[in-house]
Amino acid sequence: MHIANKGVIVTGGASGLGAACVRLLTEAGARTTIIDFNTETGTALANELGEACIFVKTDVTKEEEVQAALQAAHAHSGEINILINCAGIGVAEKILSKRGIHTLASFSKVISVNLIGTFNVIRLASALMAENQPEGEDGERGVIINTASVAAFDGQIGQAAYSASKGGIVGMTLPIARELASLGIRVVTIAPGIFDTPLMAGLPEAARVSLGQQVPFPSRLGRPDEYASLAKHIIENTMLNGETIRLDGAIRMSSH
Ligand SMILES: NC(=O)c1ccc[n+]([C@@H]2O[C@H](COP(=O)([O-])OP(=O)(O)OC[C@H]3O[C@@H](n4cnc5c(N)ncnc54)[C@H](O)[C@@H]3O)[C@@H](O)[C@H]2O)c1
Ligand SMILES: C[C@@H](O)[C@H]1CC[C@H]2[C@@H]3CC[C@H]4CC(=O)CC[C@]4(C)[C@H]3CC[C@]12C
Repeated sequence: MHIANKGVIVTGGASGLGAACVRLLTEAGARTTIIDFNTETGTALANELGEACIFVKTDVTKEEEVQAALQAAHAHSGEINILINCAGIGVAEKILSKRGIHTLASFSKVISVNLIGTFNVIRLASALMAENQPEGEDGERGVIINTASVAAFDGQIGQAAYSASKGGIVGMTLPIARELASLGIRVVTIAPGIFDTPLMAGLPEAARVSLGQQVPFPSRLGRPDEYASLAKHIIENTMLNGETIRLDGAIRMSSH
C-alpha cells in the first residue's frame, strides 16, 4: 500500500515505538492520528508535526473511547487505511515472591491493555477499513500492524502476564489475517527485542547497557526508528501477511 495521503492510526503513538511510526509516516505524507492516554506527550507530538497529525486522548481498553477516536480519525483523514497497535504496558511480577502471590489484578491489567486493547482497536478499525474502496491490482483495503515482543517466545522470570499478553497477540495474528483476507486487509505483527524507549526508562543505566550487550548483533538496544522502518516496509510490501516478525538482533532472552 502506498502511504501518501493515507489515513493512519497509531495506538501508543505518543511515545517510543509508536511515536517513531507517527513521525515516519507523517513525514511520508500520511494523515496520522495518535491514540494514546498521555495527553501531554500526545498533544506535544501532534503540535510538532502540524496539521497532518492529530491527537485523541483514548484508553484502548474502553470501547466508547476507541469508537470516538476512530470517528475523529476518520474525519481527519477521510479513510482509515493503516492501523499500528503500539499501546502497551510492561510489568514484572513473580508468581511467588517475598512480596507475596502474583495478584490477579495485575495479571488482568496487563492482559486488558496489551491483548484486549489491541483486539478492541482491531475489531473497530477493521469495520471502517472494510468500507474503503479496494486499491491497486490486489484490491487492498487496509493494513493492521500489531506489536508483540520476543517475550512471547522467550519469556523471562517475572513476565508471566506480559508474555501471555504478547503470546496472545502472536496467536491471533493469523486467524484475523485469514478472516480479513477476503476484504483485502492484511495483518502482521512485529515482535521487538529490546528497544531504547521510555518503557525502559525505569531501568538503571547499567541494566540497560547490560541488556544491550546481550544482543548478538548489533550489540545495543534497538532504536525506535528501526521499528518504524520495518512497519513502513510492512505497509508497502503487500506479500507480508499473517506473520509475526522478530526484530531483535538475534537475541534470545535468558531466563532472567
Ligand atoms: N521497548 C521495548 O524494548 C519493547 C520490546 C518489545 C515490545 N515492546 C512493546 O512495544 C509497545 C510500545 O512500547 P514502547 O517501548 O514504545 O513504550 P512506551 O511506554 O514508550 O509507549 C507506550 C505508549 O502506550 C501508551 N499506553 C499505555 N497504555 C495505554 C492504554 N490503555 N491506552 C492508550 N495508550 C496506552 C502510553 O501512554 C505510551 O505513550 C508496547 O506494546 C511494548 O510492550 C517494547
Ligand atoms: C523483550 C521486551 O519486551 C522486554 C525487554 C526489556 C523488558 C522491560 C525491562 C524493564 C522492566 C521494568 C519493569 O519493572 C516493568 C517491565 C519492564 C518495562 C520490561 C518489559 C518487557 C521488556 C521491554
